[in-house]
Amino acid sequence: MAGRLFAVVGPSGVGKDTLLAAVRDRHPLCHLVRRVITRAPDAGGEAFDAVTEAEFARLRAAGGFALHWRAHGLCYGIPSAIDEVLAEGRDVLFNGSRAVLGEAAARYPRLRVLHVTARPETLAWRLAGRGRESADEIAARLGRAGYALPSGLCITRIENDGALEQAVAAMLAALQPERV
Ligand SMILES: Nc1ncnc2c1ncn2[C@@H]1O[C@H](COP(=O)(O)OP(=O)(O)OP(=O)(O)O)[C@@H](O)[C@H]1O
Ligand SMILES: O=P(O)(O)OC[C@H]1O[C@H](OP(=O)(O)O)[C@H](O)[C@@H]1O
Repeated sequence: MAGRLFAVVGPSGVGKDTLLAAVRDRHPLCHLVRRVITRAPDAGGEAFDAVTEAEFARLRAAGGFALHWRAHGLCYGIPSAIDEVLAEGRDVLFNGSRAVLGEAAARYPRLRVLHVTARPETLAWRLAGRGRESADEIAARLGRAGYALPSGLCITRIENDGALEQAVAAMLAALQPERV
C-alpha cells in the first residue's frame, strides 16, 4: 500500500519545524522532506538544501519538484523523489505553505493536512526569540498569520500554544495508521 502524504502547515513561528524534529526522533519510519530553498546555507533552523534562484529554476524546469512555491521572498521546493518514497509505502511529511495546499491536493488527492495553530501573541514571541529574521521580516510573517486554508481538505488541527509535549502527542496521534 502507498504511504500517506502529510502537509504540515500553519503560520510562521507556530512550531512546524520543531514538531517535525520531534516526530523524526519518535517515528523513524516516517520520511521527513528536506526542502530545497533559495536561502543562505548558514541561515540556521531546519536542515535544507540551499540553492541559488538560477539553480532552483533549473531544478524546477527539469521536473525536480513535486511541489514548489514562493513565500517571504524565497523559493521552496519539495523534491519529486517523494513519489518513490510514497510508492515504497512510507509516510511522508513536509513543512508546507498554506498557499500551496490547493495545488498539492490536486496532485495528491489523498493529501492529509496537519494545521498547527497558536495565538498571534505566541507567534510574535517565538519569532522574536528564534532570531532568524529581522523585525520587518517578522512583521511581514505575522501579517500572514490569519491566512485561510482552502475548503474540502482532510485537515487535523494541532494546537501548539502551550507545552510542546502536548502538541507532539497530538501530532503522533494524527500519524497513527487509519482503520478502513
Ligand atoms: N510549544 C512550544 N513552546 C515553546 N516554544 C516553542 C514551542 N513550539 C515551538 N517553539 C519555538 O518557537 C520557535 C519557532 O518554531 P519553529 O521554527 O519550529 O516554527 P515554524 O512553524 O517552523 O516557523 P517557520 O514557518 O517560520 O519556519 C522556535 O524557536 C521553537 O523553539
Ligand atoms: O504563510 P504560508 O504561505 O502558509 O507559509 C509560507 C512559508 O513559510 C514557512 O517558511 P519558513 O519555514 O519560515 O522558511 C513555511 O514553511 C512556508 O514555506
